[in-house]
Order: sequence, then C-alpha cells, then structure tokens
Amino acid sequence: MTTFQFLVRLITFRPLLYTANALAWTVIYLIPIAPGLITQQFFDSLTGEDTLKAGTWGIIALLLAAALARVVMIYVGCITDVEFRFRVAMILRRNLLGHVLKQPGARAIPVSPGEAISYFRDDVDQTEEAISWSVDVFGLTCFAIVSSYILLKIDVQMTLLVFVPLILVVTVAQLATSRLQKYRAASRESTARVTGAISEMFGNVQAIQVAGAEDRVIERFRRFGETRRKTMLKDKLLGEALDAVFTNAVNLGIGLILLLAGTKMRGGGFTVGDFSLFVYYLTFVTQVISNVGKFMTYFKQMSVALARMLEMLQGAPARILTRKAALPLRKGAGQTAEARDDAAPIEAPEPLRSLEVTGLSYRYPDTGRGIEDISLRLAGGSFTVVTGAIGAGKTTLVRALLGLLPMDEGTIAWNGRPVEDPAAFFAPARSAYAAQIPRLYSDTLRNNILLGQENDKGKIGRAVHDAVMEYDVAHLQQGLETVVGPRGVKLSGGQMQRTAAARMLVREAELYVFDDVSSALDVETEAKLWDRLFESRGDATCLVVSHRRTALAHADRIVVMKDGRIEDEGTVEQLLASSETFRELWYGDERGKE
Ligand SMILES: Nc1ncnc2c1ncn2[C@@H]1O[C@H](COP(=O)(O)OP(=O)(O)OP(=O)(O)O)[C@@H](O)[C@H]1O
Repeated sequence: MTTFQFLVRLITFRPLLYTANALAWTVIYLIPIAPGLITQQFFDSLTGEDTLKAGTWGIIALLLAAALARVVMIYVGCITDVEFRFRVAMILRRNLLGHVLKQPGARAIPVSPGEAISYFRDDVDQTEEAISWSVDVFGLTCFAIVSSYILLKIDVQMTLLVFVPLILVVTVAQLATSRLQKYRAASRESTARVTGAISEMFGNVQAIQVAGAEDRVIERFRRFGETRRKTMLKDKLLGEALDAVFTNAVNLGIGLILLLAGTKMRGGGFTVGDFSLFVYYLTFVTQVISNVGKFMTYFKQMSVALARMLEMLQGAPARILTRKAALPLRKGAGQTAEARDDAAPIEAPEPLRSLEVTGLSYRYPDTGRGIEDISLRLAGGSFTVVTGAIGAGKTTLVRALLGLLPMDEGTIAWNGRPVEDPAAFFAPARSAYAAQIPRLYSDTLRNNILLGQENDKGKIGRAVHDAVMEYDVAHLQQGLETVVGPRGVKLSGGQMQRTAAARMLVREAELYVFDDVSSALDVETEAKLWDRLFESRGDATCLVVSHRRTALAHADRIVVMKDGRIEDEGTVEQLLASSETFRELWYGDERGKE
C-alpha cells in the first residue's frame, strides 16, 4: 500500500465526517476573501472609486459579520476536526492492537515493548496529523483559486509575482523531502531505542545491580541519548530550514509587489483599494504556502510511520490497518455479548482421552531453528515429560502445540478430532499453561494467581495447596493480599514459579502444560508438587518440560528431544538403556545435586 493509498483509505473511513470537516475548513479559508474585498471598497470609497456604496458604518458592519462568521465556523471546524482525528487515530490503534492480540502469544510483537509503545503513540499521531492537514490543503487550494481569479482580474503581472515564490517553494520542498524522510526515520528510530532502553532498564534493575553493570548501562543509555540528540537536531534543523524558505519566499514576493504597485498607482491603472486587496491576500498566501508545506512534511512523515506500523503487522496485509470496524466510544458500548463470550472460559469441555500431534514443525523465521516433524500421543490422564539439552526445542514444542507459535506444518487432534485453531482451542478449561519465565504483575498475590478468574475461595485455596505455596502464603505479611512488586520482585524465584503454577492450577483444566516450572524448586518441594498434583488431579493429563529426575521419575512416558527432533521415547528404564542423551541428562542431574 502506498502512502497515498493509505491516506485515501483513512479519509474514506468516515466519508461524511471527513466531508463535513473539509467543508467547514474550506469555508474558514474562504471567508477572508470577503474582508479583503470589503477593505478594497473602503479604500476606494476614499477616492470615490467604490462600487458598493455601503458607507463607513455599512463597511464596519460587513467586516464584523465576516469576522463573526469566521469565529462560528472555526468553532464548528474544531469540533469536526477533533471528531475525525480522534476516530482515525482510534481505528488505527484498534486495528493494530487487534492484530497484535490475534497473533500467537509468543510472536505478538516483533520489537521491544518500548518500541511498540512508540509505534502506537507517535506513528499514529503522525498519521492523524497528515490526514487532518489534508483538509486544510483542500480549503487553501480553494482560497488560492478564488483569490487568484480576483487578483488576475485586477492585474495579471502582479498576480504572477505573488505565485512565483509559491512555485519556487514547492520545488525546493520537493527536492528536500527525500532527505527529510531519511532524517525523520533516523530520529524516530533513535527515539524508539531510547524508550526501549528505559523500559529494559526498569525491567532489569535487579539484574543490572547484581552484575554491577550500572556504569555500562548508563554509558549505553548516554550513547543512545547522544545519537538521538544528533538525529533529532538534523531532523528539526531541516524542518525549520524548509519553514524559513516557505516564509521568506513569500516575503520576497511582498517586496516585489510593493515596488510594482508604486509604479502602477502612479500610472493610474491601479487603485488604493486594489493595493490593499493585494497586500491583504498576500498574508493569506503566506499561510497557503506554509500550510501546504506543512502537509507535505506530515505526508512524508506519514510514510515513515506507515512503514513502522507495517513492521508490527509482520507480513500481514496492510489493509488490516484501515479495516472498518465499530468504535464503541460511548460508555459501556464495548461490552457486547460477543466480547463477553470471547473472554468466557470454555464450559465443561469434552474430557481428554487422547491428544495426538503429527508432523509438527515450526522454524523461527530469523534463525531457521525450532522443531521438525514432531509426532507424539498423550493418553488421557497420563504424565508425559519432554526432556532434552538446552536449546533442544522443548519450549518451542509446547508453544507450537498450544498455538502460541504458528505451526509451519503438522496436525493436532483432540480425541481424534482435528484442532483447526490451536490458539483459540487450547484455553481453559481445555488446557492451562505455565510458561518457563513467570510473568507477574505489580499487584496482590491473589490477583496474580486469579488473573481475571472469579475469586472462588475454595478454588484458590486448592490451587495454592497444589502449587505447594501454603507455607509461603502463611508467612507473607499480608498473605494473598501481599503486593508482589513489579514483575514479582518481592518473591523468590521458587515462589514466582509456584505462583505461576497456582495461576495455572486455579484454572481447572483437562490438560496442564508445565514448561520447566520446577527449575528453581528444591527436590523436596518439587516432589510435593507432583505428588499433590496426582492426589488431587489424578485424572488430568500433564505435559511437563523438565530435565529433573523428580519429574522424570513420575513420568508415564518420556520424550527425549535433540536438535529440534524427537530422538527417543520411553520410560526411565528403557531410555537409560537406549538413549545416550537421556543418560547424560539423568546422571547430569545427579551430578548437579552433588
Ligand atoms: N525467539 C526465538 N527466535 C529465534 N530462535 C529461537 C527463539 N527461541 C528459541 N530459538 C531457537 O530455537 C531452538 C529451540 O529453542 P527452545 O527454546 O525451544 O529450546 P529448549 O529446549 O526449550 O531450551 P531451554 O531448555 O533452554 O529452555 C534453539 O536453537 C533456540 O536457539
């Protein structure tokens, strides 16, 4: 999609509102034609050459009426402009966010959160500016046509002198725009890097302190800041220089007209009124040129913004951005039945008897690594452990299975029926997942566990017990009401992992998927976790990523992965006899404990 097509699609998003806005602003730009003509009549009346014969008070009344009409129209124009701008920005943000939320969880955004925030905020704002200024260009063009017609009728030569600077400025601006675009892209990129660095620093305070890396982190931030300063300076400087060219070219035109007017007035073919009309319109011509220039700048910036927003779409068609969708702006309007249904958990799913994965493959686009041709079968109520060395593809396997990564090939069948959309299908109460890295929020422990789930005392108590957290909760000063700090920093690594497990277990499910949740637990706590799971949820099916003996010893079946493929499968005894990789993991865990 070209920038122009993007502009047109946004303009036609609310065609009536845009037309109303364009009309309002066209009238606002056209109204000054009237005071010019009235003033011309006033000066001509001094020499008796006026045609209106309205008298001084009549002229004052007409001037007041024109001013009042402009005030009223500006008021109307502000309303239509705000209404249109707001909707354009909202639809862009809504469509972008909608797309991000529909992406498989593990590939939601291709950039850092800080950069993504800057795309949502700044790039949408830039686009909004360009759309809004396109209305002004239309109004100003109308003003230019009408006023040049009037001026040409008075004096062709002088009128051309008014417009020569305009043509010059447009040519200069055109030549400079490609450079401005380059500077703009660089300044936006450096701003996003600074925002990203701030978000990373805040997110990793502890890691930075532990590594004693404060100075290096500050130095890196300073470097980013310095690059930003330079790129912003170039961007602003060129922008301001262009602005100066716009204004001064017109001032030059005014000078020329003043010189010419003197000669012409002496010749008698040019009245005082005509002179005042030229000078009066010239002020507005300045506005025409600088505002058209502004629009051209915004248009160029919009193409940078569009490119960045397209990056967020990760290859999806650009028309997603401008897709027409309802904007529930009124209070409560977003709470449609459909929205509520989407969020609701799946009621009483079909009990899991078998889950079959055939030929599942996923390769990360940037590294080409991932998993290849994975086939496995989980029987209902079984405990399957996926194991393998670091980077073997365990996490990728569970993520692709659950639809958090979009599979390249393969099929998944739940009780023999194919799963069309794993991302939508694998949700509570069919399945619940605890990721390798627990994501906690600066909220109470209770809310971190519930995460939107209904506050059922029995359920949360059971989840806390099954996740072996009851001792921790009892010893936390405010129990479940303890605020865990940003990203859960007030909890230990093991507490964080068990909070993630409790969050999963509070969602009663047929299938529980644990991705290495026990790595920060001691052997005794981990053993308790699995024992309790068997005691209270023995009929649930578990898929567990782990290389720890405690988990492996509980397994009905173990899947050994190597280089993204399944290398072997079996029980502990079978694998100890058949798999070198497994023996290394098993005895390695033993050595790790020593
Ligand atoms: N986001 C990513 N982008 C590109 N490549 C990735 C990404 N995540 C993982 N990989 C690569 O895919 C392969 C499988 O990684 P994966 O995280 O699934 O392994 P794992 O067995 O879970 O490892 P670990 O035990 O360390 O969690 C590795 O080679 C890894 O480098």
